[in-house]
Amino acid sequence: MAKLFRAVIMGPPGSGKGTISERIAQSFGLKHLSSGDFLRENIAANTEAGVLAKTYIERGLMVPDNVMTRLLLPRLEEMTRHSWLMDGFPCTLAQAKALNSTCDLDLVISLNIPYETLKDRLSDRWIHPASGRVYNRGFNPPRVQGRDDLSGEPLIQHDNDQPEALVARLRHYKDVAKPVIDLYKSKGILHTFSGTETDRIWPYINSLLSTKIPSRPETDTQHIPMP
Ligand SMILES: Nc1nc2c(ncn2[C@@H]2O[C@H](COP(=O)(O)OP(=O)(O)OP(=O)(O)O)[C@@H](O)[C@H]2O)c(=O)[nH]1
Ligand SMILES: Nc1ccn([C@@H]2O[C@H](COP(=O)(O)O)[C@@H](O)[C@H]2O)c(=O)n1
Repeated sequence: MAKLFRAVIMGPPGSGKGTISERIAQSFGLKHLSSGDFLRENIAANTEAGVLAKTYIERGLMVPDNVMTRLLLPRLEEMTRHSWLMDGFPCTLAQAKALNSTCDLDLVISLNIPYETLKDRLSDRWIHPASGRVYNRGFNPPRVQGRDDLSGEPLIQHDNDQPEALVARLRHYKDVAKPVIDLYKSKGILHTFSGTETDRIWPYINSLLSTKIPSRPETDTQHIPMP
């Protein structure tokens, strides 16, 4: 059996984690695990943790470490036979230490994107809430303005994607991510990619991963929303 591969993608809000994760999942057949999707599914299903998480997300706050780890780690422990890419977790040192006690990561991708770029992208991000599919009017517009390509349902924007909320979110990200980045750097598994365009960053990520995992045909795409 091929060696399993476990990776994490980190970056501030709007840095393109979800967009790049989808490309990685398509090209390399890793399962894309999105902590944001997982939270939204728990909220929709009214699970105990979902109800609790909702009270934080609605106020634009981060969900506490103990709730995140209680939700995610059991799920990761079940994935003993899969290679995966985790998007959005860990985002604090406590979460990283908890993840560390569950599995050994092979690689961490950190996206370093200028503030002005994040602001422009997020103020133009449109989301299909049920699926988590994201659009951007310039970069990947929906076929019909304001409507999801697959379901035709309306797209929404999040208040905390607007510039007023973004400054605080970014400051918070910088504070909590620094020790996580330092930890992964000290382990020798951190790879940082800087730039303003996903299409220019992607070839570098693609070629790094090509040296680590064999590529897979596009038909093997695997995005699994975590149950
Ligand atoms: N203009 C432009 N938009 C981009 C680019 N890459 C991604 N986007 C858009 O920027 C927005 C943010 O991208 P995401 O992939 O959702 O970023 P994220 O890091 O997952 O964001 P969070 O879920 O908030 O943490 C989306 O609307 C994307 O479609 C790019 O190179 N240029
Ligand atoms: N480790 C995390 C990840 C996410 N959140 C909260 O979920 C919201 C949506 O996440 P996206 O990755 O889809 O943007 C996010 O705004 C946070 O409120 C979290 O608390 N901790």
